[in-house]
Amino acid sequence: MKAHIKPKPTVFMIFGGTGDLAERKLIPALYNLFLAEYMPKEFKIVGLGRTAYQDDSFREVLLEGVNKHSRSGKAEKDKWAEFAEHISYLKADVHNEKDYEKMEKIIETCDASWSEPSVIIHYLAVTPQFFPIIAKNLAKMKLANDINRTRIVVEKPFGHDLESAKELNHLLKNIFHESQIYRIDHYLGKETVQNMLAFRFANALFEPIWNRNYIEHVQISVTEDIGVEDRGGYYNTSGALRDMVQNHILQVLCLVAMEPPVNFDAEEIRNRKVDVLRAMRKFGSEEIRHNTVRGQYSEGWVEGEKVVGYREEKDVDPDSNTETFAALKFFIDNWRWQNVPFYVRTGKRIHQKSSIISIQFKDVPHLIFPSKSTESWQQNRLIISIQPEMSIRLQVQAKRPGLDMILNPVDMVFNYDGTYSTDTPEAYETLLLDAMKGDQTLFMRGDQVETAWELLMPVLESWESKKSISFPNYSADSWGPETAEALIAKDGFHWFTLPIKKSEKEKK
Ligand SMILES: NC(=O)C1=CN([C@@H]2O[C@H](COP(=O)(O)OP(=O)(O)OC[C@H]3O[C@@H](n4cnc5c(N)ncnc54)[C@H](OP(=O)(O)O)[C@@H]3O)[C@@H](O)[C@H]2O)C=CC1
Ligand SMILES: O=C1O[C@H](COP(=O)(O)O)[C@@H](O)[C@H](O)[C@H]1O
Repeated sequence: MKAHIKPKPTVFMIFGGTGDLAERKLIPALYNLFLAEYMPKEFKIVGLGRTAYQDDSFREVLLEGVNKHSRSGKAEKDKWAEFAEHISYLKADVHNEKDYEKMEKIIETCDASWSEPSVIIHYLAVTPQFFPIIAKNLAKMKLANDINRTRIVVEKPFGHDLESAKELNHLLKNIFHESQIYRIDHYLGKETVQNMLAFRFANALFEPIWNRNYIEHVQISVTEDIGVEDRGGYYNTSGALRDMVQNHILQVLCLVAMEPPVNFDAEEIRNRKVDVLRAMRKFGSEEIRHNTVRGQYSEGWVEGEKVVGYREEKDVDPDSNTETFAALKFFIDNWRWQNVPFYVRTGKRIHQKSSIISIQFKDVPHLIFPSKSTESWQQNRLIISIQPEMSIRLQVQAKRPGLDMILNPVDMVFNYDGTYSTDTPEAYETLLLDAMKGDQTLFMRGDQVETAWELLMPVLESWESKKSISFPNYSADSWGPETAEALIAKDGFHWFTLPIKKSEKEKK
């Protein structure tokens, strides 16, 4: 994130180097950083796993992954060959101490021939059950103790609940200093999410009105058109609240609601974010009843094709009560946000893939125009579209051209596509580069994770204790359960959606 820091020579140890995340996200991201000349001159990527690969066969598999998943398209032969020289494979079991000795040897070899001692990044791209054993073995084999050189990147989910998140934090903090721990939330690496900081704190225009005096309500809506795909086993133990709200949505909410930081240091920004989480109103049983909604999708039709309901998905329990949709109304009890509702929703198999922040301003105090000229009246609204469209729109009222004084809402639009000709980096590119540079701004700190869990635990516990809910309660390709509409409609609002552009419809 910080342009002035250059990464030092780096060794990436990717635990789970043969897995889906490495193939689809991590290696394509590192390759794109290499193409854009952001990788240091001296670097090594070591993939670890139990599968029997040689360096060459491993590189072949990764090349296929890059060809399929990289935003830069198929790899150029020469460039890939140059990049692939930096990759090797280590057949290793996370439980086997001898395999950590081999890692140590690899690092020693790099250090012996490189211009300066390397930064070592242990990337845990394995299922969470292995996080503790890897951390313990790294410590035992003295691969964790150099605070200036060694970093650990921990994938999501970070805990299953408050207790397990605390346990994991406790274990990691006994081995690593907080400055070595990088808890990934890939939403924070998204270009449009990072832009929230620039938008709010590099423009004089918005900050004076960014408060309860001018803002009526805020919406954060992250909807997906896909189902659980091949992740039914994981998802069934998780659900929408754990999978999306506890991390991505609350992190985005913090960026919308935080106080202005005094500088751009990671600690300062993370302090301001955790202040928001601490100020969020706790859920009691009344709030859970009135301010939360859950849903689960049934079968339906998507683009002319029949899709199964959640309970029929692969690896999902046919009686599952796991929610695939969640909507909540939050309040932040501080001076800036008192009584401003923050509505959030997320769900799978929703009609449209779209991540939007919508900030609705209060109405004008006195309307001078006759009601027949203001039939399509819309209070000012700021819409930050994270994806698929990347844009910021300010909706204002304007006079429609003509001889009558008829007003209608129009959009002042900043659209990434029309403004910049450069490609946007993938979230993992930004985050991996930051991990190399040692910049933790876009990573979650231990206390943030715990405070977010603390906030949601009463909801999770209540939902898990009340099994009698009648699921499924929304059909695939709808906008979620009707109760989610009611949650916001009873306050006089409705969920905001951007119209799907024709080109996006065609892509589908
Ligand atoms: N896939 C995705 O899109 C996303 C994944 N994540 C997170 O990333 C992590 C990894 O996910 P994903 O890649 O999908 O998982 P996969 O199941 O595809 O990969 C798991 C990896 O763990 C390795 N592994 C399993 N057991 C051992 C062992 N005993 N010793 C050494 N290696 C072992 C496997 O290698 P082998 O079989 O060769 O031993 C494989 O490389 C999870 O925490 C997940 O939640 C987060 C966001 C998105
Ligand atoms: O972390 C996760 O995020 C994805 C959505 O990410 P996006 O970048 O495509 O918006 C979600 O599908 C997945 O269930 C969740 O684990």
